[in-house]
Amino acid sequence: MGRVLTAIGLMSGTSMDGIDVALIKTDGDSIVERGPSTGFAYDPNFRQRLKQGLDDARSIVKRQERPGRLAELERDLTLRHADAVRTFLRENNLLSENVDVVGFHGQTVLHRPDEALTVQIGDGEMLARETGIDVVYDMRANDMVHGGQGAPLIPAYHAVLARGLTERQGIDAPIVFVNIGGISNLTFIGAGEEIVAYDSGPGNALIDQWVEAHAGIPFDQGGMIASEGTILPQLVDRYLSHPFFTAKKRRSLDRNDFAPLAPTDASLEDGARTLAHVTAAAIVRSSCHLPSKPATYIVCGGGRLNPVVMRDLGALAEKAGGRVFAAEALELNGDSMEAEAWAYLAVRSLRGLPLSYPGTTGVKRPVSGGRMAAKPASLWEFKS
Ligand SMILES: Nc1ncnc2c1ncn2[C@@H]1O[C@H](COP(=O)(O)OP(=O)(O)OP(=O)(O)O)[C@@H](O)[C@H]1O
Ligand SMILES: CC(=O)N[C@H]1[C@@H]2OC[C@@H](O2)[C@@H](O)[C@@H]1O[C@H](C)C(=O)O
Repeated sequence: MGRVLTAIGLMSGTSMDGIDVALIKTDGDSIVERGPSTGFAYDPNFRQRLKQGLDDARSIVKRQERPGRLAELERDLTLRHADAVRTFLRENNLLSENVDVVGFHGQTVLHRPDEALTVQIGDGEMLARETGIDVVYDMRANDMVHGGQGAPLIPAYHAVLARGLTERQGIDAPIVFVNIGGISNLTFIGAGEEIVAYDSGPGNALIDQWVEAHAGIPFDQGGMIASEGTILPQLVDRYLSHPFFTAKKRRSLDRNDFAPLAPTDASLEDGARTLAHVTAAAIVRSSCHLPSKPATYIVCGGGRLNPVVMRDLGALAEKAGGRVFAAEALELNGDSMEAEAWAYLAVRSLRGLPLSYPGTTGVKRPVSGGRMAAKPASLWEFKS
């Protein structure tokens, strides 16, 4: 067992809604003590710049390229993360010297697993200078070098959370963690801690794109719009007949893999209702590829706050013999789980422990990953 370290995790996910920050104390193995967490929303102008960044990234062939305005965006994204860390430390009466490491995800702007190309913008060296804390970043790349799809990486953290959950909370195994972010992903924890994980389909991104295009709002808060609509079966079929659901090898998705609804496809309400159903149905459809039927679904990520998605997921899972819980029902935090995971993975990276496994990303053998950016040697070199 290694020393228990204090780690902060930073996640800017595919929804591009803001930065999640969480602190944990961990040995990178079986000890995890969850601490405070918070979120910092991006302003609409910065969200727009991130969306533009996805377009700029389309021409990238080598992962270090930064076409268009990506270099400027990377710098500003990193500075926003540095501000988030400073504010988080201040709000929790912590000093940078109280923190051993920051796990920095950055922002995925391109993900083409079939071409072994994944690009997360975010300058780890700059973040270490700005915060005065060691930073582990770029945690997806080494997995791809070894034949993995670079995602999902959160399963290693789900596995440690699952330990003891069945006894403590009296829930049935096998357990599946469902993360409904911009894209959704699943982690199955079987007997003997066997882990099987993959992306499961569109999460909130299609819903967000739809309500933004039609109503100029970033997301369907509380599923209010969807709850006024009707499911359009032909559109559901269109999404669920996507080759992803039958592909044998594909494990991870890019935000652009599922095309948004066309403006004329549906009314605002019916479109939101249909896409909420697609989100839930995609999760259950993808569960068919797991080693056995899940008895318990533990849902985290912003999608669990959409009651329409949760109702559909509950009904579909029940038909398949499973029960659905929001993370909070099991004393977990569905908002901060990804940020906690990045803190955990940073400590694993420092210890040389695997971040991914053949059953999670398809990597040939369990591999570690991440790059370390050391904090400045002298306090004079960084701005507090
Ligand atoms: N109150 C709410 N009601 C309905 N939907 C919500 C609510 N709050 C958040 N969401 C949805 O959750 C999304 C954010 O989820 P989350 O922060 O888990 O995504 P992410 O971390 O960016 O994604 P990923 O896991 O794909 O990286 C929002 O874009 C929105 O669609
Ligand atoms: C390339 C990339 O950023 N993928 C994200 C995205 O968002 C959800 C899903 O697609 C998942 O595969 C991954 O994030 C989570 C946190 C992961 O790596 O586990």
